Amino acid sequence: MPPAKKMTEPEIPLIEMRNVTVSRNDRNILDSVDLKINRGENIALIGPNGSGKSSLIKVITGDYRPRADSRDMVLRIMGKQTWNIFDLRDLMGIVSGDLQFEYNRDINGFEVVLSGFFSSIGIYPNHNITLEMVRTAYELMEFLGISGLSDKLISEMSTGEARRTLVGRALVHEPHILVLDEPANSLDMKSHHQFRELTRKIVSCGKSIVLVTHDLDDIIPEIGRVVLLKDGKVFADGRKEEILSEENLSGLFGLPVKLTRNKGYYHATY
Ligand SMILES: Nc1ncnc2c1ncn2[C@@H]1O[C@H](COP(=O)(O)OP(=O)(O)OP(=O)(O)O)[C@@H](O)[C@H]1O
Repeated sequence: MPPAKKMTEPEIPLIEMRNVTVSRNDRNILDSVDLKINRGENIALIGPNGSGKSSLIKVITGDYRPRADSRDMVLRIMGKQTWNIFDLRDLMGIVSGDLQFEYNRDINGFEVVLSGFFSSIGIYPNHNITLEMVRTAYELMEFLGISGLSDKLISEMSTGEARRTLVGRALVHEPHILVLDEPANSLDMKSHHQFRELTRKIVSCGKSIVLVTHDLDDIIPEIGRVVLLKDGKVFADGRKEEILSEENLSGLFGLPVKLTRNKGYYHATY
């Protein structure tokens, strides 16, 4: 995988939110959220359905704007308050189940990965594809172990194959941060395992990830920090070992949760 882009000012947080509130239909779907993500951090964002996880990601990607009338509101991405949405997309790579549904056209794995350079769903005649882009896409697919999917149409891939190809798309333009939004949804046991191993490989190259999930099994050992979200608010935030407690998770999900740990992974039962 290409090395992560160099930061000129490493002390600037990747993401800094203070007092971020987002309203829809007269309701706060995010409520006074404080969140700072530093470069090199790997975070799991966990919460029940409807807790605001995707909305928080949409704030980071510029799709949702916080209320400007919130007192002392701060939203900085890489130290900047104002972003062109296309430049913002360059900084991030996003993989989600929704994205997979958008790829309903007949394009092959290589084109899917290449389309990451243009933040588009596929390749179009107006795209200026350089030899460098082609080389990078091939090398990345090799690194991710998905070269065999180059010629396969995404519509004919299994969910696991498509998900790994979308990781290639998300990484090809060397984003600073990789956001995995419920990446293991609909994956069977083996595909889930392959996906986790792939994520570990990416993290080992120094890429920061934000993993959004409601399944503790998705949290790879390399993730050191966990943020719990409930009813649009940060319920708890800190070191994984402290935050992932039966007490916190029971409070978060509203039912008694039993927690087990095995080889750096957590598993919840109820
Ligand atoms: N554009 C919108 N208009 C109205 N309500 C919205 C909008 N986007 C999100 N919401 C509401 O905000 C709340 C949080 O939604 P969000 O999708 O962020 O939750 P989530 O934690 O990602 O849930 P899930 O795990 O089910 O994906 C939900 O009640 C949802 O209905």
